[in-house]
Amino acid sequence: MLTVTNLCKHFGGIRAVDGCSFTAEAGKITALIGPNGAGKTTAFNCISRTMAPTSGEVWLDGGRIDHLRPHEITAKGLSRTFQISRNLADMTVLENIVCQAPIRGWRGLMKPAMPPEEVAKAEGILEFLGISRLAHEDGANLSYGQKKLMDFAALLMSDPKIILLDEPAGGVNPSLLEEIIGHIRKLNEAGLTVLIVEHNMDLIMRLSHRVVVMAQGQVIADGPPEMVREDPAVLDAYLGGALEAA
Ligand SMILES: Nc1ncnc2c1ncn2[C@@H]1O[C@H](COP(=O)(O)OP(=O)(O)OP(=O)(O)O)[C@@H](O)[C@H]1O
Repeated sequence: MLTVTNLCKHFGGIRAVDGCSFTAEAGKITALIGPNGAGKTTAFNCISRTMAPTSGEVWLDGGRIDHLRPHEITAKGLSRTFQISRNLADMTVLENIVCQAPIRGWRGLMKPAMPPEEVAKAEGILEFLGISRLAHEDGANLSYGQKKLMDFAALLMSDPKIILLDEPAGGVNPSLLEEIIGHIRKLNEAGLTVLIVEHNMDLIMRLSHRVVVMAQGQVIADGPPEMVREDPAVLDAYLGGALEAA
């Protein structure tokens, strides 16, 4: 479904992503892991085109998307979250979610701010996520974890085929973590393809069908979680990072 070929992103002399190739198979949960600074978020940014790659190709369902603009990529069925929530504090949760609905064509520019069909869709998503009670809460009043759930809801407004989740478990408490794992699993079972960047190994091992490991901008391992966990190159990359940090 999603194929990344020889992707590079250089910042001056820094090769943040350096010839990275991997695929996220349709209907599966693929994890992109690696030590801090490995290039995971930069790869996500290049795939979703919030950042232009230096070189390389990104294909979605057999069509090249690396030259498209972010909203065109969303329209093709790829949506993503960010490490830091991008909600607007002075709007309600419902408004935040409805405003993520894609604008289709120039007629879309003339539509009312809260079209009833989009409000109904947003309410359905909030119900699916078990957070209907937050619909009319101001974005400013949400806890960190509630913002994560709202981001999740907003992501689903564009009817994606594949979602890219950037550290969905980052900083959340154990009970919310279980909730998030449940949502990801349920969405995947409903047919959604998932690519996930995450440091929480418990989540990775429990959820992923396949794990792609990056270090220093390159893919150093790729396979089922139980295989990657034992890979000496992976252990070395993590241990190296730990030693550097010590
Ligand atoms: N805008 C930028 N300008 C310069 N260097 C950058 C920029 N963005 C990222 N980098 C560098 O690129 C490298 C990869 O960063 P990136 O954030 O993609 O790693 P990561 O694997 O997502 O790390 P983490 O797990 O800590 O989020 C790092 O050395 C980082 O400092």
